[in-house]
Amino acid sequence: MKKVEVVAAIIKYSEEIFCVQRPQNKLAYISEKYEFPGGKIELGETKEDALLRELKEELNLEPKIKSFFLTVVHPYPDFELTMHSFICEVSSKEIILNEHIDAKWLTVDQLDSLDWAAADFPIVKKLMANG
Ligand SMILES: Nc1nc2c([nH]c(=O)n2[C@H]2C[C@H](O)[C@@H](COP(=O)(O)OP(=O)(O)OP(=O)(O)O)O2)c(=O)[nH]1
Repeated sequence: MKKVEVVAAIIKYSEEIFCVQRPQNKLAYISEKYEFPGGKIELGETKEDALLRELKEELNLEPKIKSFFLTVVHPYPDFELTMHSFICEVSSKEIILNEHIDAKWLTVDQLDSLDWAAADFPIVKKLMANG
């Protein structure tokens, strides 16, 4: 099966986490799902390089990467996704969306109110468990 490796940012401001909604996609299981911003690692990039590049492209954002959080391996019908997530911090809640169709700042206990991509469930679960 095809393998895709991505990085994703859990962006925090005080007690809130930034959640973004993907645009429509031919793959129904990721179409209009909520996710943590990020994207595919390109050849020769470190995970941190890829994350900073994607956040700049998608959100005009240059956050501070604070720590590694969790790696998830999830089998989607068309590919196997490996997603590395990192805790990041920003100094303002005003974020521009270049690609996503919606965004929400939520506290951890509100995270399960969104329609997440399936690969994100373990990350959401761990965030909610850690409080
Ligand atoms: N960034 C991100 N991608 C996720 C999450 N959950 C999840 O299933 N994915 C999947 C959706 C996509 O199949 C893949 C990320 O690909 P992408 O299309 O966002 O990456 P990219 O920006 O490099 O895109 P492209 O240049 O190939 O169009 O990972 C998540 O929380 N964050």
